[in-house]
Amino acid sequence: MTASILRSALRRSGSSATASSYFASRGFASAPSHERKVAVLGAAGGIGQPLSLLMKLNPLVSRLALYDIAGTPGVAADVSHINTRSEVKGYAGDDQLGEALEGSDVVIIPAGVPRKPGMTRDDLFKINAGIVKSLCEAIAKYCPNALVNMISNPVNSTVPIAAEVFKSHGVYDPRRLFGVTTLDVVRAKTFYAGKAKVNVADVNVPVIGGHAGITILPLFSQATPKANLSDEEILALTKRTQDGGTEVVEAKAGKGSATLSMAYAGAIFADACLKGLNGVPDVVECTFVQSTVTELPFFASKVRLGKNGVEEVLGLGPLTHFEKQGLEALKPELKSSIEKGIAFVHGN
Ligand SMILES: NC(=O)C1=CN([C@@H]2O[C@H](COP(=O)(O)OP(=O)(O)OC[C@H]3O[C@@H](n4cnc5c(N)ncnc54)[C@H](O)[C@@H]3O)[C@@H](O)[C@H]2O)C=CC1
Ligand SMILES: O=C([O-])CC(=O)C(=O)O
Repeated sequence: MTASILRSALRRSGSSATASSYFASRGFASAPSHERKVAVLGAAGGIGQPLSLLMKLNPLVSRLALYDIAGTPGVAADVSHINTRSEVKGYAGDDQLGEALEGSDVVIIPAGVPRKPGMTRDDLFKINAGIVKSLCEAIAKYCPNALVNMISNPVNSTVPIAAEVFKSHGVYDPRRLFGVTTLDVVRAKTFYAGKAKVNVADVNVPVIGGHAGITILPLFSQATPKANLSDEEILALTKRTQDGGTEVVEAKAGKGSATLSMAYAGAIFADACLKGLNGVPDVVECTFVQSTVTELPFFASKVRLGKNGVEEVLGLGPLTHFEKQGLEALKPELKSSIEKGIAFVHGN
């Protein structure tokens, strides 16, 4: 999906758009302006590679640092041949992590192990908690002002881990830490458009809560364009959105979890962060952040992004009885995942 392939695809579809305007029409900004460095940690992985490709296609990026424990020289050499704005460099191994991070405006973290069939996201905690902790220690040291986009699972725990690490280094700014829940929104939009028989490009659906099972709560009552769906249809759409990750894990049958759709979602969210940093007004995405919207210290909801990251955590809006029940049901699990992350950093 290089720029030229995109251009010929667009020509075939009768459009005269360029790759840049292709992305602009899908929520990617088009006008290069500020110098912006983006680092991808875990760049040689299933998500990392296509995400690196998509970030290379983003005209808002001027420098792209691709870091992994191994394999990044190849990925970086490959991606660097694409004739778009950013300068690409690959970094491999601990001793190159600092250089990869230095000067970063946005750090995207898809480092860590993915699920196999039969596992929950929480089963990844044992391995991924340590990976995320050590990467966040390096972020605290080398680019404490960067916006951190946490993809590594379990997001409900890895985001609190990051917050505690940053606090212990005296650099925690809640406006700069995000759990990436965009894939839940991407799925909710796709599934809703299919059921409601509306143009998927016009669809908006907020998804709140967290990023695991029932903690993922799509608010189909607020979906636009409006459609007259039955309670049974809403229930089925809600369950499918909550189980979307598992649907992919089972289909991949031991070969990992969502990578391509996640790379797309991660690229959309990073682009929103860059737009916010660059002063584009009214950039709103659902994301898992420090929050006072409920009694839980972290919660996913719509967030307005700006020059310092989170500008405003937006409220939940009116909920149906079904959604209120879902909200109450998710709280105990989300609370314990958050507490598990916090306890991990304090050695409990
Ligand atoms: N937030 C979300 O919506 C989603 C999150 N995920 C999560 O993303 C993570 C990555 O998934 P995949 O890319 O499929 O896994 P993968 O195994 O294909 O890639 C992970 C990469 O991380 C690297 N890595 C491991 N330790 C590292 C370290 N200390 N520093 C830098 N890189 C390191 C590995 O070398 C590997 O290249 C998983 O935890 C998965 O559960 C996956 C899909 C959606
Ligand atoms: O399900 C998984 O393990 C990966 C993930 O978070 C998702 O696809 O939403």
